Amino acid sequence: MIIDGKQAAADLRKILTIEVAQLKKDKGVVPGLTVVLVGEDPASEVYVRNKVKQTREVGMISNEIKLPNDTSEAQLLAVLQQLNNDDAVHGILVQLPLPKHIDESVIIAAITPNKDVDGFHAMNSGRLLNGEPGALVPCTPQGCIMLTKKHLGEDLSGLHAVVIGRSNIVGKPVALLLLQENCTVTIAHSRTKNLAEVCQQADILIAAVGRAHFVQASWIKPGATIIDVGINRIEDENGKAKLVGDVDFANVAAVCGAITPVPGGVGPMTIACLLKNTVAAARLNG
Ligand SMILES: Nc1nc2c(c(=O)[nH]1)N[C@@H](CN(C=O)c1ccc(C(=O)N[C@@H](CCC(=O)O)C(=O)O)cc1)CN2
Repeated sequence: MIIDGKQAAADLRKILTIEVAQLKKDKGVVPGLTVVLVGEDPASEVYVRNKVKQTREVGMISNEIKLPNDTSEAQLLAVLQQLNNDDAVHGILVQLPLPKHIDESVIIAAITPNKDVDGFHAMNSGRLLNGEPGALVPCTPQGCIMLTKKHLGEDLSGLHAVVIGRSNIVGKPVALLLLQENCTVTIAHSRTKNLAEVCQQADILIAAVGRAHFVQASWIKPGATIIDVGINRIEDENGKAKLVGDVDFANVAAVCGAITPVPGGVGPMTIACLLKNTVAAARLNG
């Protein structure tokens, strides 16, 4: 079975459209998201454009602030301070990656935690770690859990989940969310010994390594649910650019129970969950 992330994202946006209208009617609040893009990375420009478009489509306000590549860290911090103080802005997102001369951790720390719709601020990671209800949870990990439940249903208790990758943005938060779902969780990474054998134990396998076709069919427990977070641009046999995940899709699909495709899997859920977090932030701040 192929888990359709495009459809799941469209379903979530439909629910959010209703919630946004309700929030406006009951509280007079229209959630507002501002996305900040520094530089001209072509992929980032596409993602930001899609974020702004989809935010508006569900009835929210969205603004984009585009800054030149040579923007200094101090200038970016000044922009964030203005947004932190603007009551019409409920959610702030700084598109990553930032140019090399800007320290991402300084920028993330400068966003007011209740407006941090990416869920990357230490306050939100701490809330997630402690299982506190007010946490804004990173979007890609939220999307991974929703897609897993699309196939396995709401109860993931007792299942063994293996996460390959330990980044602050995907690996660590998705492992915490799986733990909240009562899974037994293993976090594997580049230093893990016997990675194939570790993966063979997985009822749920989350691949977030950033290496094209890294996960092999021989690593998969028959019937397992595979969530592919990778977005790798490679050349096909004709030299044409194409997008592939971290999983060797064609061969793994023959062994597993369900798998997310790339494109059309986790990626669309990342943006839909950003809209969900913006509604949550408007409720926190509005
Ligand atoms: N501040 C952030 N920066 C980045 C994040 C993030 O969550 N917050 N994640 C990624 C990029 N990203 C969102 O920003 C993102 C990546 C991919 C997709 C997506 O829908 N991909 C499509 C394919 C699109 C294509 O053809 O290129 C898919 O997988 O179907 C959405 C959002 C890094 N930066």
